[in-house]
Amino acid sequence: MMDNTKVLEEETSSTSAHKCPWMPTSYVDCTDFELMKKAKIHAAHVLLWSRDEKPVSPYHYDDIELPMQTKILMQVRFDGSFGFPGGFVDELESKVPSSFPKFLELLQQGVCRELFEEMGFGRDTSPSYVYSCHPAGREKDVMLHFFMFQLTPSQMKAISWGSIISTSDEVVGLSLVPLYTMKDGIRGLPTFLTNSFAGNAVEQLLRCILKQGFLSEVEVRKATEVAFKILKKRGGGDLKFEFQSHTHIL
Ligand SMILES: O=c1[nH]cnc2c1ncn2[C@H]1C[C@H](O)[C@@H](COP(=O)(O)OP(=O)(O)O)O1
Repeated sequence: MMDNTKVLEEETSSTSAHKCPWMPTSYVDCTDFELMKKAKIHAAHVLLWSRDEKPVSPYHYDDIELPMQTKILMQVRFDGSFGFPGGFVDELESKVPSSFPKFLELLQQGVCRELFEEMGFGRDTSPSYVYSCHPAGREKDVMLHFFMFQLTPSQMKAISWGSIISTSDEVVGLSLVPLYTMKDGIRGLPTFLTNSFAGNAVEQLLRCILKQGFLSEVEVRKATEVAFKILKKRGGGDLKFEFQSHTHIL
């Protein structure tokens, strides 16, 4: 019989080095398949990215330090928050398979189906698994699983322009993530990080940026620190990167 725990450890070992230990978050990593199986609800989301051969500068500001060679796609959701394509994997609500590879396969299928529903693309893709987590103390309620998938630059272009009028009412826009910090130290990624994010999308974003080496740890850390400062100035709560949609407090 296959040792599921071992498979899971192997799947996730490459990502554990890319945690953001400095980032306060109310989500907890989960690498224990037995624990995962106990969750009532499973949601899976996917980060789509591409890399241009030549750096492309999105704006012609003189002070852009880092041109956008790598593109990461995020959605503006119906509630105004940023997130990744994906959603609940209903098949796993009734029964979770006993083997982790089979479980992963169902998550992958679920994420591809959502990708197609939301962006009219991706039914036959195989996104790679990154990591799973749950809101602190709510491991039995919900598990959030995360995948990533590299697009070719032309696929990215086609999606960015072609699916602006989304097939789904849940998505009201698409955005590329500014993977640079401008000379004032504020505009670019730090400002982007002060938006409202669904679930733990902001942490998923930063983890992937680190895992893929799109930016250095120093750059990411600096950007989060500046984002925290901006939020603090705005009176932004306890500064946890848990930017759920704020509809409940309106
Ligand atoms: O991008 C995301 N990253 C992490 N968690 C997310 C993201 N988007 C939503 N969520 C959370 C919020 C909910 O708890 C679930 C499922 O939400 P959603 O994607 O809106 O699901 P449906 O489209 O309604 O199936 O994940």
